[in-house]
Amino acid sequence: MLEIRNFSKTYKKGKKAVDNLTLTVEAGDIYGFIGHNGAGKSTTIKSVVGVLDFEEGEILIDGKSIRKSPVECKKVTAYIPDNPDIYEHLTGVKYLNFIGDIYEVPSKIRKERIAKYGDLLEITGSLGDLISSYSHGMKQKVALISALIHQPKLMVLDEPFVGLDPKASITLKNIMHEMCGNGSAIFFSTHVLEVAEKLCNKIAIIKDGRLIVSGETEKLTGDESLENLFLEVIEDEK
Ligand SMILES: Nc1ncnc2c1ncn2[C@@H]1O[C@H](COP(=O)(O)OP(=O)(O)OP(=O)(O)O)[C@@H](O)[C@H]1O
Repeated sequence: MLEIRNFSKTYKKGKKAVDNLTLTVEAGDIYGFIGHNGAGKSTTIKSVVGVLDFEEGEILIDGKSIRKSPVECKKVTAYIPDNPDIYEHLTGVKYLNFIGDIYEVPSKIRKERIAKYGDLLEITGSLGDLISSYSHGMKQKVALISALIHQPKLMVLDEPFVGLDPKASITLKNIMHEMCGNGSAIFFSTHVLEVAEKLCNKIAIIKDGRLIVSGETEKLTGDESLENLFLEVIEDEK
């Protein structure tokens, strides 16, 4: 569903933020992307979803290049950034309908999904209010519903659990399982290793822009915790 091949990114006037990264996220995967601050996670994620341009390597979504066929790729992808700066002057429900229009989600299905995910995330009662009045977590919930409204084949999230209350975190994990059970793929960055260990069937660890390990979580961790594995591989690479 997502293939990142020999991807490198250098910012203008900067060092190489990501260096020759290759990884594959398959349908049904919940894939965790782990690394220290400044490791290159957001750079990779923004390039995957077509927000950042890049010169080296190739990124394919559902077999299509994000550079050559950005619209086709974006039609099947949802992206939830770490800071959901969504239209402040709209109400939650107007924003969700706006996204529903863009993705051409029929009105009946749209209403059902807004009701389902609004209730699950306990935000239905506030959807008539202006987004400018929302807390960070409430904006995140609306951003999540806007992703779920069009049932993306690939959902990409940057630090999705930061700012969500415990119940919403559990709901999000359940939604992720449900999506992947229906054949979608999820790729997300996180610093919370306990969450990655329990939730992700696959993980990748990146350090200073380079991939250190990747693969099935259980095979990589063995009898250890992901925390121990992370510390070991980070130390080994010094
Ligand atoms: N717009 C930018 N211009 C120049 N350098 C940048 C820019 N954005 C990120 N970088 C650099 O690229 C490297 C990777 O940053 P990135 O934001 O991808 O890391 P990250 O793994 O997402 O970090 P964090 O966990 O702190 O969010 C860092 O060295 C950072 O300073």
